[in-house]
Amino acid sequence: MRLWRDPLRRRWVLWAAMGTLFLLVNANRLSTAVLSENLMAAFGTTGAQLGTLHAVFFWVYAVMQIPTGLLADRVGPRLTATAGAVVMNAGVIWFSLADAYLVATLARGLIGLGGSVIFVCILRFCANWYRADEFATMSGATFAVAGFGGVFATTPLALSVDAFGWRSTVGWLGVVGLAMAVLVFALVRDSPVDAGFERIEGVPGQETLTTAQLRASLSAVLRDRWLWVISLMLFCSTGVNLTLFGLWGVPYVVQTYDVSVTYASTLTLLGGVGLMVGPPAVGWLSDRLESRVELMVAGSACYVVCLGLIAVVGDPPLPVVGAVFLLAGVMLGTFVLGYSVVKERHPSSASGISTGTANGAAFFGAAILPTLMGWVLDAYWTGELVGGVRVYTRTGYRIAFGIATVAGAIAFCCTLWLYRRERATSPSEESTVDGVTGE
Ligand SMILES: N[C@@H](Cc1c[nH]cn1)C(=O)NCC(=O)O
Repeated sequence: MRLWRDPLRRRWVLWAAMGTLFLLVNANRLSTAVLSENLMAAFGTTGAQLGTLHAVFFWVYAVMQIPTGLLADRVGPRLTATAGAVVMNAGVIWFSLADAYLVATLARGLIGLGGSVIFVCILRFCANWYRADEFATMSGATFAVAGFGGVFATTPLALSVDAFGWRSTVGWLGVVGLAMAVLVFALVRDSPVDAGFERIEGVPGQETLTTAQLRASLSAVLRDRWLWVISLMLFCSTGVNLTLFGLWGVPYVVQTYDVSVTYASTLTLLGGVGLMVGPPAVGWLSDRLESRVELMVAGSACYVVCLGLIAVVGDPPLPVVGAVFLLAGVMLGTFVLGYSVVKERHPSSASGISTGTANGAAFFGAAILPTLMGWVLDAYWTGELVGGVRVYTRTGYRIAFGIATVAGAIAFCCTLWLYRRERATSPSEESTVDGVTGE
Protein backbone atom coordinates (compact mmCIF):
# COMPACT_ATOMS: atom_id res chain seq x y z
CA MET A 1 0.00 0.00 0.00
CA ARG A 2 1.59 3.27 -1.15
CA LEU A 3 -0.12 5.17 1.61
CA TRP A 4 1.96 3.20 4.10
CA ARG A 5 5.20 2.69 2.15
CA ASP A 6 5.66 6.30 1.08
CA PRO A 7 6.82 8.47 4.04
CA LEU A 8 5.30 11.58 2.44
CA ARG A 9 1.91 9.87 2.56
CA ARG A 10 2.33 7.91 5.77
CA ARG A 11 2.97 11.13 7.74
CA TRP A 12 -0.57 12.26 6.90
CA VAL A 13 -2.06 9.04 8.31
CA LEU A 14 -0.04 9.46 11.49
CA TRP A 15 -0.90 13.15 11.79
CA ALA A 16 -4.61 12.27 11.37
CA ALA A 17 -4.40 9.64 14.12
CA MET A 18 -2.81 12.15 16.52
CA GLY A 19 -5.27 14.79 15.28
CA THR A 20 -8.20 12.63 16.36
CA LEU A 21 -6.84 12.69 19.90
CA PHE A 22 -6.65 16.48 19.67
CA LEU A 23 -10.23 16.63 18.41
CA LEU A 24 -11.27 14.76 21.56
CA VAL A 25 -9.25 17.18 23.74
CA ASN A 26 -11.21 20.07 22.26
CA ALA A 27 -14.56 18.31 22.45
CA ASN A 28 -13.95 17.57 26.14
CA ARG A 29 -12.67 21.00 27.11
CA LEU A 30 -15.57 22.87 25.51
CA SER A 31 -18.26 20.34 26.46
CA THR A 32 -19.10 22.14 29.74
CA ALA A 33 -21.16 24.76 27.85
CA VAL A 34 -23.61 22.14 26.53
CA LEU A 35 -23.47 20.01 29.70
CA SER A 36 -23.85 22.96 32.08
CA GLU A 37 -27.47 22.30 33.08
CA ASN A 38 -26.87 18.55 33.50
CA LEU A 39 -23.82 19.22 35.64
CA MET A 40 -25.60 21.82 37.76
CA ALA A 41 -28.43 19.34 38.34
CA ALA A 42 -26.16 16.33 38.97
CA PHE A 43 -23.84 18.06 41.46
CA GLY A 44 -26.11 20.86 42.72
CA THR A 45 -23.54 23.53 41.81
CA THR A 46 -23.81 27.32 41.77
CA GLY A 47 -22.66 29.23 38.67
CA ALA A 48 -19.30 29.99 40.28
CA GLN A 49 -18.72 26.32 41.12
CA LEU A 50 -19.58 25.40 37.54
CA GLY A 51 -17.07 28.03 36.37
CA THR A 52 -14.39 26.42 38.55
CA LEU A 53 -15.25 22.98 37.19
CA HIS A 54 -14.80 24.41 33.67
CA ALA A 55 -11.63 26.40 34.44
CA VAL A 56 -9.74 23.65 36.28
CA PHE A 57 -9.06 22.08 32.88
CA PHE A 58 -7.38 25.28 31.62
CA TRP A 59 -5.28 25.89 34.73
CA VAL A 60 -3.84 22.37 34.66
CA TYR A 61 -3.42 22.60 30.87
CA ALA A 62 -1.52 25.90 31.09
CA VAL A 63 0.81 24.80 33.90
CA MET A 64 1.65 21.61 32.02
CA GLN A 65 2.85 23.25 28.78
CA ILE A 66 6.57 23.70 29.65
CA PRO A 67 6.89 20.16 31.13
CA THR A 68 5.06 18.92 28.04
CA GLY A 69 7.60 20.60 25.76
CA LEU A 70 10.45 18.98 27.73
CA LEU A 71 8.74 15.56 27.52
CA ALA A 72 8.05 15.90 23.78
CA ASP A 73 11.70 16.76 23.11
CA ARG A 74 13.15 14.15 25.48
CA VAL A 75 10.74 11.18 25.46
CA GLY A 76 9.27 11.87 22.01
CA PRO A 77 5.76 12.68 20.78
CA ARG A 78 4.54 9.08 20.36
CA LEU A 79 5.01 7.92 23.97
CA THR A 80 4.12 11.28 25.48
CA ALA A 81 0.90 11.59 23.46
CA THR A 82 -0.10 7.97 24.16
CA ALA A 83 0.41 8.36 27.90
CA GLY A 84 -1.45 11.69 27.83
CA ALA A 85 -4.37 10.16 25.93
CA VAL A 86 -4.65 7.27 28.41
CA VAL A 87 -4.68 9.68 31.37
CA MET A 88 -7.14 12.05 29.67
CA ASN A 89 -9.62 9.33 28.75
CA ALA A 90 -9.38 7.63 32.13
CA GLY A 91 -10.33 11.08 33.45
CA VAL A 92 -13.24 11.32 30.99
CA ILE A 93 -14.64 7.94 32.10
CA TRP A 94 -14.14 8.86 35.76
CA PHE A 95 -15.95 12.17 35.13
CA SER A 96 -18.89 10.32 33.57
CA LEU A 97 -19.19 8.20 36.76
CA ALA A 98 -18.60 11.02 39.27
CA ASP A 99 -21.19 11.17 42.06
CA ALA A 100 -19.98 14.34 43.78
CA TYR A 101 -18.75 17.79 42.77
CA LEU A 102 -15.26 17.27 44.19
CA VAL A 103 -14.85 13.99 42.31
CA ALA A 104 -16.02 15.64 39.08
CA THR A 105 -13.55 18.51 39.60
CA LEU A 106 -10.66 16.10 40.20
CA ALA A 107 -11.68 14.10 37.13
CA ARG A 108 -11.79 17.26 35.00
CA GLY A 109 -8.32 18.16 36.29
CA LEU A 110 -7.14 14.72 35.16
CA ILE A 111 -8.67 15.35 31.72
CA GLY A 112 -6.68 18.62 31.54
CA LEU A 113 -3.50 16.86 32.70
CA GLY A 114 -3.67 14.17 30.01
CA GLY A 115 -5.03 16.42 27.29
CA SER A 116 -2.35 19.06 27.86
CA VAL A 117 0.36 17.09 26.06
CA ILE A 118 -1.41 16.36 22.78
CA PHE A 119 -1.11 19.68 20.88
CA VAL A 120 2.60 20.21 21.55
CA CYS A 121 3.29 16.54 20.71
CA ILE A 122 1.58 17.04 17.34
CA LEU A 123 3.70 20.14 16.66
CA ARG A 124 6.80 18.15 17.67
CA PHE A 125 5.72 15.32 15.36
CA CYS A 126 5.28 17.85 12.53
CA ALA A 127 8.77 19.28 13.16
CA ASN A 128 10.14 15.73 12.70
CA TRP A 129 8.11 14.75 9.64
CA TYR A 130 7.54 18.03 7.73
CA ARG A 131 9.89 20.64 6.28
CA ALA A 132 10.21 24.02 7.97
CA ASP A 133 8.34 25.66 5.09
CA GLU A 134 5.40 23.30 5.72
CA PHE A 135 5.23 23.93 9.47
CA ALA A 136 2.84 26.91 9.43
CA THR A 137 0.46 24.94 7.18
CA MET A 138 0.59 21.98 9.56
CA SER A 139 0.13 24.01 12.73
CA GLY A 140 -2.81 25.77 11.03
CA ALA A 141 -4.28 22.39 10.03
CA THR A 142 -3.89 21.20 13.63
CA PHE A 143 -5.82 24.26 14.82
CA ALA A 144 -8.54 23.39 12.30
CA VAL A 145 -8.88 20.02 14.06
CA ALA A 146 -9.52 22.02 17.25
CA GLY A 147 -12.31 23.78 15.33
CA PHE A 148 -13.92 20.39 14.46
CA GLY A 149 -13.72 19.38 18.12
CA GLY A 150 -15.32 22.68 19.10
CA VAL A 151 -18.15 22.19 16.60
CA PHE A 152 -18.64 18.61 17.84
CA ALA A 153 -19.03 20.00 21.36
CA THR A 154 -22.09 22.04 20.29
CA THR A 155 -25.14 20.61 18.46
CA PRO A 156 -23.92 16.98 17.94
CA LEU A 157 -23.05 16.69 21.62
CA ALA A 158 -26.38 18.23 22.63
CA LEU A 159 -28.27 15.74 20.42
CA SER A 160 -26.36 12.80 21.86
CA VAL A 161 -26.96 14.00 25.43
CA ASP A 162 -30.69 14.28 24.62
CA ALA A 163 -30.76 10.78 23.17
CA PHE A 164 -28.49 8.84 25.54
CA GLY A 165 -28.00 11.04 28.60
CA TRP A 166 -24.84 12.96 29.55
CA ARG A 167 -23.15 10.15 31.49
CA SER A 168 -23.38 7.60 28.65
CA THR A 169 -22.32 10.17 26.06
CA VAL A 170 -19.26 11.28 28.04
CA GLY A 171 -18.41 7.70 29.04
CA TRP A 172 -18.41 6.52 25.43
CA LEU A 173 -16.26 9.48 24.41
CA GLY A 174 -13.72 8.21 26.93
CA VAL A 175 -13.87 4.66 25.57
CA VAL A 176 -13.34 5.90 21.99
CA GLY A 177 -10.44 8.03 23.25
CA LEU A 178 -8.77 5.02 24.91
CA ALA A 179 -9.09 3.06 21.63
CA MET A 180 -7.46 6.01 19.80
CA ALA A 181 -4.60 6.02 22.34
CA VAL A 182 -3.89 2.37 21.49
CA LEU A 183 -4.02 3.18 17.76
CA VAL A 184 -1.60 6.10 18.13
CA PHE A 185 0.83 3.91 20.07
CA ALA A 186 0.61 1.20 17.40
CA LEU A 187 0.90 3.45 14.33
CA VAL A 188 2.85 6.58 15.13
CA ARG A 189 6.64 6.81 15.03
CA ASP A 190 8.55 9.84 16.24
CA SER A 191 10.46 10.39 13.01
CA PRO A 192 10.83 8.90 9.51
CA VAL A 193 14.05 7.19 10.67
CA ASP A 194 12.19 5.54 13.57
CA ALA A 195 9.64 4.29 11.03
CA GLY A 196 12.42 2.68 8.94
CA PHE A 197 12.64 5.40 6.24
CA GLU A 198 15.46 7.66 5.14
CA ARG A 199 15.31 11.23 6.42
CA ILE A 200 12.82 13.33 4.43
CA GLU A 201 14.64 15.86 2.29
CA GLY A 202 14.66 19.29 3.87
CA VAL A 203 13.63 18.03 7.33
CA PRO A 204 16.39 18.60 9.88
CA GLY A 205 17.79 15.58 11.77
CA GLN A 206 16.36 15.15 15.25
CA GLU A 207 18.92 14.30 17.88
CA THR A 208 17.48 13.47 21.32
CA LEU A 209 18.52 16.15 23.77
CA THR A 210 20.54 15.34 26.87
CA THR A 211 19.45 16.77 30.21
CA ALA A 212 22.12 19.47 29.96
CA GLN A 213 20.99 20.37 26.43
CA LEU A 214 17.36 20.45 27.57
CA ARG A 215 18.30 22.84 30.37
CA ALA A 216 20.29 25.01 27.97
CA SER A 217 17.43 25.04 25.44
CA LEU A 218 14.89 25.97 28.10
CA SER A 219 17.12 28.74 29.33
CA ALA A 220 17.63 30.06 25.76
CA VAL A 221 13.88 29.94 25.14
CA LEU A 222 13.08 31.78 28.38
CA ARG A 223 15.67 34.48 27.59
CA ASP A 224 14.29 35.09 24.11
CA ARG A 225 12.37 38.40 24.08
CA TRP A 226 10.50 37.39 20.91
CA LEU A 227 9.13 34.39 22.77
CA TRP A 228 7.74 36.62 25.54
CA VAL A 229 6.14 39.03 23.07
CA ILE A 230 4.57 36.16 21.13
CA SER A 231 3.43 34.60 24.41
CA LEU A 232 1.71 37.86 25.41
CA MET A 233 0.05 37.99 21.98
CA LEU A 234 -1.22 34.40 22.36
CA PHE A 235 -2.28 35.02 25.98
CA CYS A 236 -4.58 37.79 24.70
CA SER A 237 -5.88 36.21 21.49
CA THR A 238 -6.41 32.60 22.62
CA GLY A 239 -7.73 33.92 25.93
CA VAL A 240 -10.33 36.11 24.20
CA ASN A 241 -11.42 33.43 21.73
CA LEU A 242 -11.80 30.65 24.26
CA THR A 243 -13.68 33.00 26.60
CA LEU A 244 -16.03 34.05 23.81
CA PHE A 245 -16.68 30.61 22.34
CA GLY A 246 -16.30 28.55 25.51
CA LEU A 247 -18.24 30.67 28.00
CA TRP A 248 -19.61 34.21 27.60
CA GLY A 249 -20.55 34.28 23.87
CA VAL A 250 -23.78 32.31 24.33
CA PRO A 251 -25.17 34.25 27.35
CA TYR A 252 -24.29 37.55 25.59
CA VAL A 253 -26.37 36.63 22.54
CA VAL A 254 -29.22 35.06 24.56
CA GLN A 255 -29.60 37.97 26.97
CA THR A 256 -28.95 40.83 24.55
CA TYR A 257 -31.16 39.59 21.70
CA ASP A 258 -33.66 37.45 23.64
CA VAL A 259 -33.06 34.34 21.51
CA SER A 260 -32.81 30.67 22.52
CA VAL A 261 -29.60 28.98 23.66
CA THR A 262 -29.72 26.75 20.56
CA TYR A 263 -29.89 29.78 18.28
CA ALA A 264 -27.08 31.51 20.18
CA SER A 265 -24.89 28.42 20.03
CA THR A 266 -25.13 28.38 16.22
CA LEU A 267 -23.55 31.85 16.28
CA THR A 268 -20.68 30.68 18.50
CA LEU A 269 -20.43 27.63 16.25
CA LEU A 270 -19.42 30.13 13.54
CA GLY A 271 -16.31 30.80 15.61
CA GLY A 272 -15.46 27.09 15.31
CA VAL A 273 -16.07 27.25 11.57
CA GLY A 274 -13.70 30.25 11.38
CA LEU A 275 -11.10 28.19 13.23
CA MET A 276 -11.52 25.35 10.74
CA VAL A 277 -10.97 27.68 7.79
CA GLY A 278 -8.67 30.49 8.97
CA PRO A 279 -5.60 28.81 10.53
CA PRO A 280 -4.97 26.29 7.71
CA ALA A 281 -5.58 28.92 5.00
CA VAL A 282 -3.39 31.55 6.69
CA GLY A 283 -0.70 28.94 7.46
CA TRP A 284 -0.66 27.80 3.85
CA LEU A 285 -0.50 31.39 2.60
CA SER A 286 2.28 32.20 5.03
CA ASP A 287 4.39 29.23 3.88
CA ARG A 288 3.80 30.18 0.22
CA LEU A 289 4.55 33.90 0.68
CA GLU A 290 7.34 33.20 3.18
CA SER A 291 5.77 35.88 5.30
CA ARG A 292 4.72 35.54 8.93
CA VAL A 293 4.81 38.84 10.79
CA GLU A 294 3.15 40.97 8.07
CA LEU A 295 0.14 38.63 8.06
CA MET A 296 0.04 38.78 11.86
CA VAL A 297 -0.08 42.60 11.81
CA ALA A 298 -2.91 42.66 9.24
CA GLY A 299 -4.93 39.92 10.96
CA SER A 300 -4.62 41.40 14.44
CA ALA A 301 -5.72 44.85 13.19
CA CYS A 302 -8.87 43.27 11.73
CA TYR A 303 -9.39 41.34 14.99
CA VAL A 304 -9.35 44.55 17.09
CA VAL A 305 -11.81 46.30 14.75
CA CYS A 306 -14.23 43.34 14.97
CA LEU A 307 -14.21 43.14 18.79
CA GLY A 308 -14.27 46.92 19.12
CA LEU A 309 -17.43 47.07 17.03
CA ILE A 310 -19.40 45.08 19.63
CA ALA A 311 -17.82 47.01 22.52
CA VAL A 312 -18.84 50.34 20.98
CA VAL A 313 -22.27 49.45 19.58
CA GLY A 314 -23.30 46.91 22.24
CA ASP A 315 -26.05 45.29 20.22
CA PRO A 316 -25.24 45.41 16.49
CA PRO A 317 -27.58 43.43 14.17
CA LEU A 318 -27.25 39.67 14.80
CA PRO A 319 -25.68 38.92 11.37
CA VAL A 320 -22.92 41.37 12.31
CA VAL A 321 -22.37 39.48 15.59
CA GLY A 322 -22.20 36.23 13.57
CA ALA A 323 -19.66 37.81 11.19
CA VAL A 324 -17.56 39.04 14.14
CA PHE A 325 -17.52 35.53 15.69
CA LEU A 326 -16.59 33.98 12.33
CA LEU A 327 -13.80 36.53 11.74
CA ALA A 328 -12.47 36.11 15.28
CA GLY A 329 -12.00 32.41 14.47
CA VAL A 330 -10.49 33.12 11.05
CA MET A 331 -8.09 35.79 12.36
CA LEU A 332 -6.82 33.47 15.06
CA GLY A 333 -5.03 31.89 12.10
CA THR A 334 -2.70 34.87 11.91
CA PHE A 335 -1.83 34.60 15.63
CA VAL A 336 -1.12 30.87 15.15
CA LEU A 337 1.84 31.92 12.97
CA GLY A 338 3.50 32.87 16.26
CA TYR A 339 4.15 29.13 16.87
CA SER A 340 6.09 28.97 13.58
CA VAL A 341 8.06 32.09 14.49
CA VAL A 342 9.15 30.71 17.87
CA LYS A 343 9.96 27.33 16.37
CA GLU A 344 12.14 28.94 13.70
CA ARG A 345 14.09 30.92 16.30
CA HIS A 346 15.28 27.81 18.14
CA PRO A 347 16.83 24.51 17.08
CA SER A 348 14.26 22.09 15.70
CA SER A 349 15.31 19.47 18.27
CA ALA A 350 14.02 21.86 20.96
CA SER A 351 10.78 22.79 19.20
CA GLY A 352 8.66 21.12 21.91
CA ILE A 353 10.12 23.48 24.52
CA SER A 354 9.70 26.64 22.40
CA THR A 355 6.16 25.94 21.18
CA GLY A 356 5.09 24.52 24.57
CA THR A 357 6.22 27.66 26.39
CA ALA A 358 4.23 29.91 24.04
CA ASN A 359 1.20 27.60 24.31
CA GLY A 360 1.35 27.77 28.11
CA ALA A 361 0.92 31.54 27.94
CA ALA A 362 -2.03 31.11 25.56
CA PHE A 363 -3.83 28.90 28.07
CA PHE A 364 -3.14 31.13 31.07
CA GLY A 365 -5.12 33.65 29.01
CA ALA A 366 -7.91 31.10 28.60
CA ALA A 367 -7.91 30.49 32.37
CA ILE A 368 -7.78 34.14 33.49
CA LEU A 369 -9.91 36.14 31.01
CA PRO A 370 -13.24 34.30 31.61
CA THR A 371 -13.02 35.11 35.32
CA LEU A 372 -12.01 38.73 34.65
CA MET A 373 -14.98 39.21 32.34
CA GLY A 374 -17.23 37.38 34.82
CA TRP A 375 -16.22 39.88 37.56
CA VAL A 376 -17.14 42.79 35.30
CA LEU A 377 -20.50 41.24 34.42
CA ASP A 378 -21.19 40.57 38.11
CA ALA A 379 -20.18 44.14 39.03
CA TYR A 380 -22.82 45.57 36.68
CA TRP A 381 -25.47 42.96 37.53
CA THR A 382 -28.72 44.48 38.83
CA GLY A 383 -29.90 41.39 40.71
CA GLU A 384 -32.23 40.19 37.95
CA LEU A 385 -32.65 36.39 37.78
CA VAL A 386 -34.59 34.32 35.23
CA GLY A 387 -35.06 30.64 36.10
CA GLY A 388 -32.21 30.94 38.61
CA VAL A 389 -29.83 32.31 35.94
CA ARG A 390 -28.26 35.77 36.27
CA VAL A 391 -29.30 38.24 33.58
CA TYR A 392 -26.44 40.68 32.95
CA THR A 393 -26.75 44.25 31.71
CA ARG A 394 -25.90 45.67 28.31
CA THR A 395 -23.30 47.91 29.95
CA GLY A 396 -21.70 44.88 31.59
CA TYR A 397 -21.43 43.10 28.25
CA ARG A 398 -20.07 46.23 26.54
CA ILE A 399 -17.34 46.56 29.17
CA ALA A 400 -16.59 42.81 28.86
CA PHE A 401 -16.19 43.26 25.10
CA GLY A 402 -14.13 46.38 25.90
CA ILE A 403 -11.73 44.13 27.85
CA ALA A 404 -11.63 41.76 24.86
CA THR A 405 -10.87 44.73 22.57
CA VAL A 406 -8.06 45.95 24.83
CA ALA A 407 -6.64 42.41 24.87
CA GLY A 408 -6.86 42.39 21.04
CA ALA A 409 -5.14 45.79 20.92
CA ILE A 410 -2.31 44.48 23.13
CA ALA A 411 -1.95 41.52 20.73
CA PHE A 412 -1.86 44.01 17.83
CA CYS A 413 0.92 46.02 19.56
CA CYS A 414 2.87 42.77 20.00
CA THR A 415 2.68 42.11 16.26
CA LEU A 416 3.89 45.70 15.59
CA TRP A 417 6.84 45.09 17.92
CA LEU A 418 7.68 41.89 16.01
CA TYR A 419 7.35 43.73 12.70
CA ARG A 420 9.71 46.52 13.78
CA ARG A 421 12.22 44.07 15.21
CA GLU A 422 12.15 41.98 12.07
CA ARG A 423 12.76 45.07 9.95
CA ALA A 424 15.61 46.17 12.21
CA THR A 425 17.36 42.78 12.28
CA SER A 426 19.54 41.43 9.52
CA PRO A 427 18.42 38.04 8.07
CA SER A 428 21.40 36.20 9.60
CA GLU A 429 20.60 37.48 13.09
CA GLU A 430 16.89 36.90 12.68
CA SER A 431 17.00 33.12 12.99
CA THR A 432 19.63 33.05 15.71
CA VAL A 433 19.13 32.96 19.42
CA ASP A 434 22.24 32.89 21.59
CA GLY A 435 24.27 31.80 18.63
CA VAL A 436 22.07 28.74 17.97
CA THR A 437 20.59 28.77 14.51
CA GLY A 438 17.06 27.52 14.12
CA GLU A 439 16.43 25.39 11.03
N1 LIG B 1 -7.60 26.15 18.79
C1 LIG B 1 -6.77 26.64 19.84
C2 LIG B 1 -7.55 27.00 21.01
C3 LIG B 1 -8.70 27.91 20.62
C4 LIG B 1 -8.67 29.22 20.50
N2 LIG B 1 -9.92 29.60 20.14
C5 LIG B 1 -10.67 28.56 20.07
N3 LIG B 1 -9.91 27.50 20.36
C6 LIG B 1 -5.73 25.59 20.12
O1 LIG B 1 -5.86 24.52 19.61
N4 LIG B 1 -4.67 25.87 20.86
C7 LIG B 1 -3.62 24.93 21.16
C8 LIG B 1 -3.97 23.91 22.18
O2 LIG B 1 -3.08 23.47 22.94
O3 LIG B 1 -5.11 23.48 22.26
